[in-house]
Amino acid sequence: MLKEKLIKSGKVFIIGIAGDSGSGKTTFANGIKRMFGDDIVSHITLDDYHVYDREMRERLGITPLHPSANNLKLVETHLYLLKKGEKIKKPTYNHKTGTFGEWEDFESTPIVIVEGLHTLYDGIRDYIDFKIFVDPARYIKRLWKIKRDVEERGYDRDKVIREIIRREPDYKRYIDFQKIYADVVIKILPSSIQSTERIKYLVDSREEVYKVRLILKKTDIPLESVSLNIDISDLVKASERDFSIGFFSDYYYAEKASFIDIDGFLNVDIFKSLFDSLRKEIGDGEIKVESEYVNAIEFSKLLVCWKLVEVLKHSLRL
Ligand SMILES: Nc1ncnc2c1ncn2[C@@H]1O[C@H](COP(=O)(O)OP(=O)(O)O)[C@@H](O)[C@H]1O
Ligand SMILES: O=C(COP(=O)(O)O)[C@H](O)[C@H](O)COP(=O)(O)O
Repeated sequence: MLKEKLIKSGKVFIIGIAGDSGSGKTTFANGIKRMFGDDIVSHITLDDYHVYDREMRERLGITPLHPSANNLKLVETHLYLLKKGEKIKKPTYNHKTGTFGEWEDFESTPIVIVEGLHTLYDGIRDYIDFKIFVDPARYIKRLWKIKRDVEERGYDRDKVIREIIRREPDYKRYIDFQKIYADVVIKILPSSIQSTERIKYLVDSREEVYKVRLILKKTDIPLESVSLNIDISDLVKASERDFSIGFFSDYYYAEKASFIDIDGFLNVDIFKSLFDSLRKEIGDGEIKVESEYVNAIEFSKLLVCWKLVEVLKHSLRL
């Protein structure tokens, strides 16, 4: 099984997740971690490599998105060492206080997830074996950031809104272009489903309904070595709630890619049976599903892990 073989190989496989602040990088990283098991996956955030603390950034009028506000050379050195299986001592940044903490020891595990604003930036991306870019629609990511920064990081709401606007030019200049280099781009959009059912739950429960467009770069790796079969008749029988899935091929920044559009909610039994086929390949993993349905984002995580398993198998020559 993949997990065992990965441990035996002694290799370190680095997964990179890039994207804007509040775009769901950490949440996505935690999902991948659960699917592969905590014991072989560790997680680094590049926020720890900021050069200036919150007060200093404000004084200098610089945003954390500017490459010079981050010690990207140290990130490169650390990824080089981690890839060789060596221990590192790394800085830490505390979002609650906006200041730096003590440096900490960090040890390589067979899978290391690196997540941050500059994960696929020039120089750094050379160390990343599987590159992900999360790309929610502007208004979704703004809502997520405002909620998180106010509730978890203690910011004033109006200040977060001002900061989001102030950062826009730097996002375009230094972050957005990184998606060109991603193996997988996860676009999160408002749902396109216009059924009465959707109107009902928007009015009754105000539950957000998302659509995900997964863009998977075509590689030389022979795919389909891991089967993930979706039975259309099961899908139709189980679709008491709105769900749609579509596929097409196109170019993405001049490279061939497969596009998968997922919208609405998928029945949890179908989701679990798909996850079971992945779990058999991996040899471990769990998913946390509390309701009868999973949304398009959860389903897209499963599809990303499926691609990841294929890439891992290829890198281990399985
Ligand atoms: N899949 C999701 N569904 C609903 N809300 C989400 C999802 N992913 C992230 N969020 C919201 O967005 C906030 C920011 O997500 P986070 O993963 O911390 O982003 P990042 O690491 O990119 O800054 C979270 O606190 C959560 O409220
Ligand atoms: O842009 C980000 C990235 O973090 P994330 O991707 O986790 O949102 C944060 O604003 C900085 O790290 C500074 O942190 P703070 O604003 O707390 O000083």
